[in-house]
Amino acid sequence: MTYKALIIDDEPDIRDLIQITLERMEIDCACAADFSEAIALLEQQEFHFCLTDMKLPDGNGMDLIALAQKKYKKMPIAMITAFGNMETAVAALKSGAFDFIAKPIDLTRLREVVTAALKLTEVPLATDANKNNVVRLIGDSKVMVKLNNQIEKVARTQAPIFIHGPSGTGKELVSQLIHSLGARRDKPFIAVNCGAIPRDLMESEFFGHMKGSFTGASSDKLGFFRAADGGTLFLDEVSELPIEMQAKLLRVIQEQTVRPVGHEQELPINVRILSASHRDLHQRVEEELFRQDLYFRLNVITIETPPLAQRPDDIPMLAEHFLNKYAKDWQMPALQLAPETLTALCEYSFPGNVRELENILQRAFTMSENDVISIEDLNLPNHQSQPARAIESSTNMADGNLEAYIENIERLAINEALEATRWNKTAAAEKLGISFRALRYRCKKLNIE
Ligand SMILES: Nc1ncnc2c1ncn2[C@@H]1O[C@H](COP(=O)(O)OP(=O)(O)OP(=O)(O)O)[C@@H](O)[C@H]1O
Repeated sequence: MTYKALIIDDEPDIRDLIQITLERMEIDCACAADFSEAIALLEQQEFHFCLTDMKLPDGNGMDLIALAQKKYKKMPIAMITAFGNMETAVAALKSGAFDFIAKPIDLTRLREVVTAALKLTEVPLATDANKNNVVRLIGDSKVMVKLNNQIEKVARTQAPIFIHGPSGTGKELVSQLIHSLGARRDKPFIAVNCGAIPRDLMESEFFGHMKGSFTGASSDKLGFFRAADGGTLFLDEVSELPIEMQAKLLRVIQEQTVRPVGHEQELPINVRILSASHRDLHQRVEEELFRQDLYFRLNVITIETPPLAQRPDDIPMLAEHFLNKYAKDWQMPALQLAPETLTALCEYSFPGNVRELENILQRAFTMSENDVISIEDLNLPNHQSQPARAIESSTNMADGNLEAYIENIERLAINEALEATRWNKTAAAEKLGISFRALRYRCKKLNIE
């Protein structure tokens, strides 16, 4: 679920500056250097908003505003104007630009304009699944095979599914797959981050509104439910919904109707609901932060997405997949991982899961100066202590073998103390808060030399 912006400017430095700033705001960008390139991009893809320079080598920004008024009404446009040229700025606003940014570009101002564009855009936040892009879950570990089987099964039903798992484990990807393998695949898939919508806009964002129903409602708005009609609505971070909104959502799901703000009638809808959270929703119910009745409605079937540390065998396959993808996307030769680089990756604990792996490889792909990616190119974060990492990556050891799990932690703590005291057993014992004899006994038991 990512917003997409179109940036049009003939100066590469300005395009880069805007692109870097927007990507830090997690907005995908496509750039065009002139009018005709921009038109070609607009015909191929849907953008949530557009920032265009006024003067283009083969046209001007005003022409683009005029075109958008006719063909891309839902996409807000802001104009980039030369310093001090207020006349152009006013003309752009008059012809339908929602704002302007003067050169040299001030980044705070740029972010302000972008935030406004995201509020104004009426292009739904749909994912790639809408465009029938093939989505795949990479990995052939036992847990992933089980997950893929579950997905295939639930895709055939219309049951609401709750996807639970830590951040970056592919919950959104799973929801896209369920949609694209099911009967609704040719209808919209709308993904919504419930934690990112301002409270006072929630009702209108979900259920839509009628023009003039409140200050600022300058045109009718469809809302997520009606935008997803016939298809799937994915409620990401559903645990973050305020309690009053939970009540409204429950009503809509039960009645299968919505009443847009300012509308007199209930309108029928037909939407499959998928939801996800990294939180334990049942615990949220116990803490009275989540309605139990809504919990039962959403959580007919639960799917768990496992942390990457529980399936390190998938790391080589995922790494290959991402490196090939970057090579294809950026039309560059594919890079290989040196054997020791792959080992380092497989030993790392990935607190940020697949998303972190993706980011690490993307950076390495960009930074590497050879055909082979070195350990240094990975720039792995080193803030976690060795025992903490080992404990985290060995969480599944407790599965059916508590004894071995505890022994492992004990071994790591003793080794760390011995290393820190340069193998002085008396000092190490003191550091661990046990007697010298107790340490000697434990070293023997754990085969520590
Ligand atoms: N098994 C997988 N195969 C390929 N790509 C994956 C896999 N799992 C996750 N990814 C990729 O990792 C990134 C994060 O995945 P996604 O956004 O689905 O995670 P999430 O669990 O929804 O995260 P969050 O809770 O932070 O929203 C995406 O780019 C996704 O394509």
